[in-house]
Amino acid sequence: AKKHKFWETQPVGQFKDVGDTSLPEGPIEPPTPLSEVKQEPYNLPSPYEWTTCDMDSEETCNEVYNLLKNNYVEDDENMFRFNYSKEFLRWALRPPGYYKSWHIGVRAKTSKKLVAFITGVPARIRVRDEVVKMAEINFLCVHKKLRSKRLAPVMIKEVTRRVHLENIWQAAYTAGVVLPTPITTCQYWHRSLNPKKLIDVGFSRLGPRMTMSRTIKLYKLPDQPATPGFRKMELRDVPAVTRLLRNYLSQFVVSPDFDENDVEHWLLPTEDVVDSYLVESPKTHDITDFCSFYTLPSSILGNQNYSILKAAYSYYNVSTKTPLLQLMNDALIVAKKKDFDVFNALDVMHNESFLKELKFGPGDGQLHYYLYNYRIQNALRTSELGLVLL
Ligand SMILES: COc1cc([C@H]2SCC(=O)N2c2cccnc2)c(CCCN2CCN(C)CC2)cc1O
Repeated sequence: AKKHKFWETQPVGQFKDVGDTSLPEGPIEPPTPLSEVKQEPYNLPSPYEWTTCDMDSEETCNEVYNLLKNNYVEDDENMFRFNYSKEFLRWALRPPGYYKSWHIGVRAKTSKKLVAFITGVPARIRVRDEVVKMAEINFLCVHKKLRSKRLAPVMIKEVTRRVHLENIWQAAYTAGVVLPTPITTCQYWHRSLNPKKLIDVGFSRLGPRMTMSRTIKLYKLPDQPATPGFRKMELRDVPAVTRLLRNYLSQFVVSPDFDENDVEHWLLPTEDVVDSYLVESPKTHDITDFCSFYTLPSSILGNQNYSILKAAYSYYNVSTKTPLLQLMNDALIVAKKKDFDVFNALDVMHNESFLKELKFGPGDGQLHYYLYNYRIQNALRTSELGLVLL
């Protein structure tokens, strides 16, 4: 198998251990006494130094935004690159109980330029019946000009060290590449909202025997949601949405353990960051269903007519009365109304039940989910995963 020099030294499920039922589910290594956690940062190659990125600072937030805008994840054909907005980054990195020290940058000592970034945010993740305090690790980015200098392993060790200093011993993360060892592997699906633009920029191709006008008609959506009582979520809905979401997520093997503070942060609508809607029964005023999606535009690399693709990503959805198919169609309708070009979803939770029927098409590449220092006996089905990372 491919040599994973770094990951074979880490407390993660190793490929050689897959199927070994003698290894118990749960933490792989016990916590270290805090006095034994390395107190000083790991050594970087001499031209570089650590920096903590204060996302409250307009200037630093700008530096992080530009580093990611120019150097973060691209599609496999290098036609698009994620373009996380500054307000999205502030939202993603400052949830309840966050640690500034987990927003880690690397600067060139001479120019002081930000050349790499990695982050963690605290989260309570339930794995089967255990609620575990974890760090969600994200936004690992090394400037294109500094690739294969082995910076990523030392950045991962440094964020791990800072997480350990807060007495947290597990983490969750995703990657587009296979590392030891995925707890599940998901597929991206895309639903065209603006097929003409998607075809113009090369995201989609005109189907065989299809004309452009036939394609536009195929993806046309009503002007208004179909479900009576479908409305934007408001602050007063937090308690009811928390109850609804906790109940729904309890069916999955791995899912966030959201409380009202978490729901207020992660799911209350924030302009150009996250949108959430619910169904309030017109008769009983009960809140019976919920859907949400986050805003993550992509830069279009090398197209004369367009520079940005507006993408909505399915986040957390709960259906108890309204069929999930109808609820998600209403999500597509409001996303189209808000001028999104495409609506993305992973085949997690119950998403498989609506993807094909709502005209989603499979995307390129997969998303692998990982837990750090926590063994899961057997890989999960994607329908057993109730966790969406940004
Ligand atoms: C072009 O098709 C996809 C593009 C993307 C992403 S990658 C950056 C970007 O801007 N994307 C995008 C563009 C427009 C609309 N939504 C997303 C994805 C998601 C990530 C796919 N990972 C990227 C990294 N490898 C190693 C594995 C696959 C899926 C697509 O099927």
